[in-house]
Amino acid sequence: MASLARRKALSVSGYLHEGIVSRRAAVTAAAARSWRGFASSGSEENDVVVIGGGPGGYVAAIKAAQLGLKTTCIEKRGALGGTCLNVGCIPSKADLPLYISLSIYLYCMVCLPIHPFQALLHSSHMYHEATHAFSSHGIKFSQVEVDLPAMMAQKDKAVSNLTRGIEGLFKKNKVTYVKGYGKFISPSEISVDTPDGSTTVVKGKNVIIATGSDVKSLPGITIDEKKIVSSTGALALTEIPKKLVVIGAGYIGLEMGSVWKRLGSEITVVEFGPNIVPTMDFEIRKQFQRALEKQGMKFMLGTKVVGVDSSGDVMKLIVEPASGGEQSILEADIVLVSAGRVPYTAGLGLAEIGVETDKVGRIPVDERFETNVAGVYAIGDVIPGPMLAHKAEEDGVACVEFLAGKHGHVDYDLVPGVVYTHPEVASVGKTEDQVKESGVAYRVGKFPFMANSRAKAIDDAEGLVKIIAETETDKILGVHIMSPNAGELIHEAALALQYGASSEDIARTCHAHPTMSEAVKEAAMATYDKPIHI
Ligand SMILES: Cc1cc2nc3c(=O)[nH]c(=O)nc-3n(C[C@H](O)[C@H](O)[C@H](O)COP(=O)(O)OP(=O)(O)OC[C@H]3O[C@@H](n4cnc5c(N)ncnc54)[C@H](O)[C@@H]3O)c2cc1C
Ligand SMILES: NC(=O)c1ccc[n+]([C@@H]2O[C@H](COP(=O)([O-])OP(=O)(O)OC[C@H]3O[C@@H](n4cnc5c(N)ncnc54)[C@H](O)[C@@H]3O)[C@@H](O)[C@H]2O)c1
Repeated sequence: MASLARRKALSVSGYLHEGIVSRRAAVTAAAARSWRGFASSGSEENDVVVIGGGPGGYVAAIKAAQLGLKTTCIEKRGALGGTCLNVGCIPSKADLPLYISLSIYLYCMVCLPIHPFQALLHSSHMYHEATHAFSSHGIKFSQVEVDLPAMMAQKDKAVSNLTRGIEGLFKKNKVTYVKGYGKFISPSEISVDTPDGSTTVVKGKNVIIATGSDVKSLPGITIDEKKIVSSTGALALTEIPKKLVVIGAGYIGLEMGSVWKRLGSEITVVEFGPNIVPTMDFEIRKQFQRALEKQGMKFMLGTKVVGVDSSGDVMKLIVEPASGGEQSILEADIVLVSAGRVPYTAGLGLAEIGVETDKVGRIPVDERFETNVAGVYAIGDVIPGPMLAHKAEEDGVACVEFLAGKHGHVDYDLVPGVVYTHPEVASVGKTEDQVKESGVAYRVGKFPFMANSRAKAIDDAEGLVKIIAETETDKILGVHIMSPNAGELIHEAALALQYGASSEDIARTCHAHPTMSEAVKEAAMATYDKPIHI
């Protein structure tokens, strides 16, 4: 552990447990505010109505019910789980047979955060391993082939099992589930157009908007979900495209690009900016791009698509440098538009009840997630902050904790981000550029997986751990990991940052051998002193 003197210094300076200190302050502030009472009215009125059943909305609804609030959740999709579970995170990443065999508890605790995207990422990874990696482990097949309809069917089954799981949780927690399109008629009344054509009115003392986001369209490019697709169409292709052009080198472009690359497509990623994943630490990003290029992905950075001719069987994209210049043509069977997402509030009636939105359509909220209209709250992708499922869930829990007179807390600086490619890239806290910009003196410690015994044993040693810590106090400011399971490894770092740990704290914590986690320990040793194995 960090020396006692240093820990004392951190405590005194307020670094240690600063989250808890700020929580206490906020509790006091919250208590000072008047909050809306929940004495049972005996009428149909709910304490809480949630519009949208995605990770933000359904988690808020369950938590509200657990806190004793009468709760209704309205969802228009016909299935719970939102973008994430139906057309986002889960179908891209999960391995269905494993999940089906799990109990309902594990199923909800472990599997719900895995996305449709996860299904295809995992399935395509298994195929890629079988065709590229198994032989070096002494496992040979005479023939390996992709059965795309079976792969898609598995993904669809995973999604429907998981969405039904949330319905089960609603029943267990006594959340009323209303299927249909919700629209404000007043700040406390929502009219719902139900699937049978009727309209019903749901009343609530407090209403939470959790309507999520939608794909951002680009001028001159019309998404038809057949040839020019968003992530939704890219998750449901019926054939493996020969040439796939991806517009945008962010989370979706790289994850979906990886899926189809592994299944045999030729992938060109056109990115407007000078780098892939602009929010990533520059050093990790450089290595990540190299890893993807080694897998065969091509990148056209600093490039924009100015038009698409989709009249023929093969589409022609006109591209030119982002700053203007000579144009060239790219051919594609399928174009994936993944240049970001925008808040979704269409048809909600926000203007009618006076809820303000900013210039990109997000709903500004205060520290209790309340909009400018009293009693109307907003969480998840529809408000500012990272558009991530786990952030939406944290928003949902914190929002209803405030509503129940408790204190909620979300630290947006400590929301981990993971790109689920192979290798994965995960980070929490600040990038080196952000720390440099803040003017704080810092040290960097790194450790490559090439020097980690577990990674070498499984012959999957591409990547590194990078830790950034404040020079004066050794407090960890940011951790960035590229490795096969970086999305799991990052949580040791997330916890460390949450508790204001120093790099020495991690370095002096005994880590089991042989594990990939030892690379985190060695990077921490490299930050405050010296690593052993390099
Ligand atoms: C392809 C893809 C992959 C992703 N992968 C990941 C990942 O791996 N990890 C991660 O953290 N995040 C991932 N995300 C982001 C994640 O899906 C979102 O951040 C998350 O779903 C946001 O949750 P939410 O509850 O705010 O909104 P949503 O999940 O979008 O849910 C909003 C719900 O509200 C409903 N709704 C909207 N308007 C109304 C209305 N008027 N009446 C009734 N219902 C309405 C919608 O039908 C929807 O179901 C991914 C996104 C995509 C597109
Ligand atoms: N693993 C995950 O957690 C995960 C996976 C998928 C999606 N998501 C979430 O969904 C959101 C949307 O994903 P996304 O990949 O669409 O957005 P993104 O913001 O991650 O990336 C969009 C990329 O497109 C580029 N771009 C913007 N306009 C462009 C143009 N005209 N031409 C070329 N490039 C352009 C941007 O510079 C950026 O690099 C993400 O912000 C993320 O929060 C998360």
